[in-house]
Amino acid sequence: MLAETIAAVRPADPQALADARAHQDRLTKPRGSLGVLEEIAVRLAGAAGVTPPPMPEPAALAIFAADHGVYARGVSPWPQEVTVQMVANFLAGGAVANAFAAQAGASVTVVDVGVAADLPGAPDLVDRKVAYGTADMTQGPAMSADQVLQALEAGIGVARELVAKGARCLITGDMGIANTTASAALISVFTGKDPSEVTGRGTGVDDETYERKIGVVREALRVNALPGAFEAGEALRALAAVGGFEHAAIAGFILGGAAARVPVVLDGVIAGAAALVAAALAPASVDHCVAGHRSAEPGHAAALAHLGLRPLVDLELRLGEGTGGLLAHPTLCAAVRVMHEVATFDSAGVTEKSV
Ligand SMILES: O=C(O)c1ccc[n+]([C@@H]2O[C@H](COP(=O)([O-])O)[C@@H](O)[C@H]2O)c1
Ligand SMILES: Cc1cc2nc[nH]c2cc1C
Repeated sequence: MLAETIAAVRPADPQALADARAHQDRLTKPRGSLGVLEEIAVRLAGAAGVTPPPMPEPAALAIFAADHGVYARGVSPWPQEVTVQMVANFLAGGAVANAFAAQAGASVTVVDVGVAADLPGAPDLVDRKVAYGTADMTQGPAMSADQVLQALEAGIGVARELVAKGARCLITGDMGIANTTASAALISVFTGKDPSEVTGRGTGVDDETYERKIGVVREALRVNALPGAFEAGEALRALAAVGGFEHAAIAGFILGGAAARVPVVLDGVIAGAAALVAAALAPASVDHCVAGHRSAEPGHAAALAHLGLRPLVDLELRLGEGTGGLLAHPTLCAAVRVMHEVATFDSAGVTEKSV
């Protein structure tokens, strides 16, 4: 399933890109006056292979939840059971992601890929549990090669099912106490940046914990023989060594969306780390991604710069769950609607500029 999905990911279509740029310049507005929105609409045309691109709606948010062995190293101020408690909250409709999804008209799918507890009596939960949390990445690989594949394929499967049910935009979401530590480690590996540059305060650690967290990331990279310079072709090993089940599942979700030519809106630092993995496996998958927002985590900006993606929203969010991606969705829709509905200079009889 993974190999087949990777093989199906196509880069942006050059003709659709050229047509979209030309179309933007015929619309009744000064050339370039919609700034980044023009680039985004052109990008979606290239990804879809047609101009104008389909409206990216309805949108579907998938929240991938998992726990992390590295939690034992004291890298998060929150109890680990918050992961499973928030999963219950998503299912009950009580989280910020639910409120933002209602605002954006997006469906919410909650997927257990590795929560360290059971959720009895939760019929709406998509159960793709690989294990009860990863192993501690400072003791060896967080996941086995088999587990990584299982989580990646869970993400691909969820993307396929949502597209089959009619979703025309996929939004990534995550939940997992301690997952900003794993994200920092992945981003350090894939961008070559030092752990001190890409590790952040996550849910809000104090100075002492923050210093320990950087040390933990450094230790995980050393123990797993993942120095700064990353060898191409080692993406799956790196993911297994220092990633989480939700990172693997989100990477699969991105690949699944890209293979189906349905745009994927990335949320925060966890999605950024997962997108680096997806890009290493299938470089053209980046053409199908839109950076929903820029999280306050420093590693996120590093990941987006490496991917060449510009975030649509920058509001100092650091929540996760898909909240930043959901906030970006109406802007994405507006950018594409312009391509469908705005008159051209010819059709509206508006005179073009003279010089
Ligand atoms: O999306 C982000 O950029 C983001 C930044 C900081 C924290 N989070 C969320 O907070 C949790 C991880 O934080 P931590 O401090 O336990 O590593 C996890 O559930 C994430 O969804 C998410
Ligand atoms: C309450 C809470 C909600 C979250 N949502 C995503 N990560 C989270 C972390 C905490 C602690």
